Amino acid sequence: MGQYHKKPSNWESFGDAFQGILYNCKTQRHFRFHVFTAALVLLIAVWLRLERWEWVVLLLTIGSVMAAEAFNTAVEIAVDLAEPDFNPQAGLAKDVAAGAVLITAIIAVAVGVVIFGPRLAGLLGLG
Ligand SMILES: Nc1ncnc2c1ncn2[C@@H]1O[C@H](COP(=O)(O)OP(=O)(O)OP(=O)(O)O)[C@@H](O)[C@H]1O
Repeated sequence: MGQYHKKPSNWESFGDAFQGILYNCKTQRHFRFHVFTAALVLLIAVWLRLERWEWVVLLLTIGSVMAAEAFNTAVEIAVDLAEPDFNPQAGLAKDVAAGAVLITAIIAVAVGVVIFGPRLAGLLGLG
């Protein structure tokens, strides 16, 4: 920890973390997209009365996507701070972080198909 910073209280640390989430919401369109999609999925989950284990999987999946997106933002900020100019290594670091988000998003789609697919097919008379 730098000399410029006094050790924050637990409440201050919580507030700082909340500010980080707010920063993502305000500045990152991908993060806003994930929030919107998560809200939609949760509404559909309530409507379809998911089972307890399905809720657990869904919440873990949503959390992993949002957390990966937040880490991606942190990597972008840190890389821009360390290397404001063009540098293939800086680009690679951002690409790898973005790839992590993509992995969680692909898994989220797969989880959605497994959980919602049979129910929606049943509702549409396809099951
Ligand atoms: N300093 C750099 N040097 C070389 N390439 C870079 C650099 N910064 C970014 N890039 C390349 O440009 C891409 C986009 O970077 P940028 O910082 O604009 O993120 P972004 O696409 O705006 O992300 P998001 O939309 O999630 O905010 C990176 O994935 C990387 O390939």
